[in-house]
Amino acid sequence: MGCVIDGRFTVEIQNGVSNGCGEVGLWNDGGGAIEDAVKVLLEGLGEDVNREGLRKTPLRVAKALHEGTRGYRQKVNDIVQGALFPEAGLDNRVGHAGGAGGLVIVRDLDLFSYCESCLLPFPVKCHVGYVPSGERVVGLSKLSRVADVFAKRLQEPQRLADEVCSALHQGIRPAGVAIILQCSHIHFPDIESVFLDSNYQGWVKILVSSGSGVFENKNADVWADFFGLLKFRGINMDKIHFRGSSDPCWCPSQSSLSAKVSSKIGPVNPVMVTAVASVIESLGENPLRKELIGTPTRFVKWLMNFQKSNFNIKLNGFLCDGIDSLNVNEDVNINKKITSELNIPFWSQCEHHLLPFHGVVHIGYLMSDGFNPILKSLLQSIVHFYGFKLQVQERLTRQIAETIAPLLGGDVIVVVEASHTCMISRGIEKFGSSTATIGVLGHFSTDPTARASFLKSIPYPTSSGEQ
Ligand SMILES: Nc1nc2c(ncn2[C@@H]2O[C@H](COP(=O)(O)OP(=O)(O)OP(=O)(O)O)[C@@H](O)[C@H]2O)c(=O)[nH]1
Ligand SMILES: [Zn+2]
Repeated sequence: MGCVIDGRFTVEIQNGVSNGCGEVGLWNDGGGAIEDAVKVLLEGLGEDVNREGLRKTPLRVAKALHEGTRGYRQKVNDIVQGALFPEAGLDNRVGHAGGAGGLVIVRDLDLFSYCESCLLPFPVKCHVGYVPSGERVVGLSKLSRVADVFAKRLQEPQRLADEVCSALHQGIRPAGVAIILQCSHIHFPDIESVFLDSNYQGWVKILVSSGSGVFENKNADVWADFFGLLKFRGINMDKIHFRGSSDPCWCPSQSSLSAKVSSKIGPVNPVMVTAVASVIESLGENPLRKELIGTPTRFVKWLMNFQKSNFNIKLNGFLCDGIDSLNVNEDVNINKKITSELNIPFWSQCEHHLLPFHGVVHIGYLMSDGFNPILKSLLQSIVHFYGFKLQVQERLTRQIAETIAPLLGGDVIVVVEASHTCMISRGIEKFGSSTATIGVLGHFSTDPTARASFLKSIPYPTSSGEQ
């Protein structure tokens, strides 16, 4: 099982970093071109690029993509060469340890990469193992730094594992290197698929591996040692893709459901597709690289989920036969109890970075005895109407509360819990962080006991998109 890359890699080790087709790629100040392209995309979504919240978005997106693909501009050699330390080993007739033969593993390295098929960031939990040789060990942090060089590019999991494996093998010259990556890709939702597959999970997960030297053979004993030290990390060895096994269709944007549903979106705006191709080029990648050919179209299809749309048109399936004729009891004296709809999944797109934030919405309202709860699918439709927009979480929470309040007698509480890709994959890079916002109207705004009672009913841990 090899992980040698077709020579392309040698160029990266010695002379800088190839930009996917062999030459050294440098950031050619593509920031301005990316800002222009983002303005085209925002206009294609029907947005006003000068409105509050969007004015700096082109610059923020250019910065985020520049940060997110810094790997093209980094040299692996510089990282490893300065951190190889002499370390006595054992005579290998006696045993293995130290700088000769004792397995070394660094586990649970949280990285973020960009999916080359759809340009969405995806989280990677990386586990690196190597067997030292030549009585030399590498600085532990460099294993993560090298992995990050290849993660901070347009990637797909198996190639990422192979490139990290190959770079470490060439840099450290050990007896062998092993890489395990646990990757999660946001589900490629759209308003149809949210209903098509009501119990789908928010994440598409994949486990990939790569090995060199003594790890070349996936049945080698040393893999068993490696897995023996990885237990309890949720790694099901039977599900690991070894290089050469069937390359899974990793990105949901390439799945059949997405193709079926996106055919309903109709043809994508060619000007927006050209703009995304120019972004890829500005990042130093080759838009004609075969894995990137369809990427601009797939990214635009994702973005079109968040175009400005008309409330009535989007909800007309509900407006005509229900929304205004709900039995809402005006009589405030009848005994009311808190009714909840919890864990309604939603996806949205942060308007500051054009990056997804997603999670769950919990809705509570007071309902009189004898009345039926509102249709969950109506609440779901209202949540998705406001979710599938360029948003900020506070506004989303307010809009949902304001829309459902008149339907439910005015006493509502809305809680939104979400993971913000822009806070996890870039900038502060706070893996595992999540944001909760609350909107209250009517009785819930004056009665802390009612609020506490509803908040207590929210299950924990909430499925706020955590992996
Ligand atoms: N209040 C709020 N802020 C958000 C939301 N989504 C993203 N943001 C924030 O938008 C802000 C944009 O700040 P800027 O300083 O203009 O952009 P930036 O340099 O990318 O900021 P950093 O993320 O801190 O690197 C950041 O602090 C984001 O965390 C949201 O839903 N609500
Ligand atoms: Zn993807």
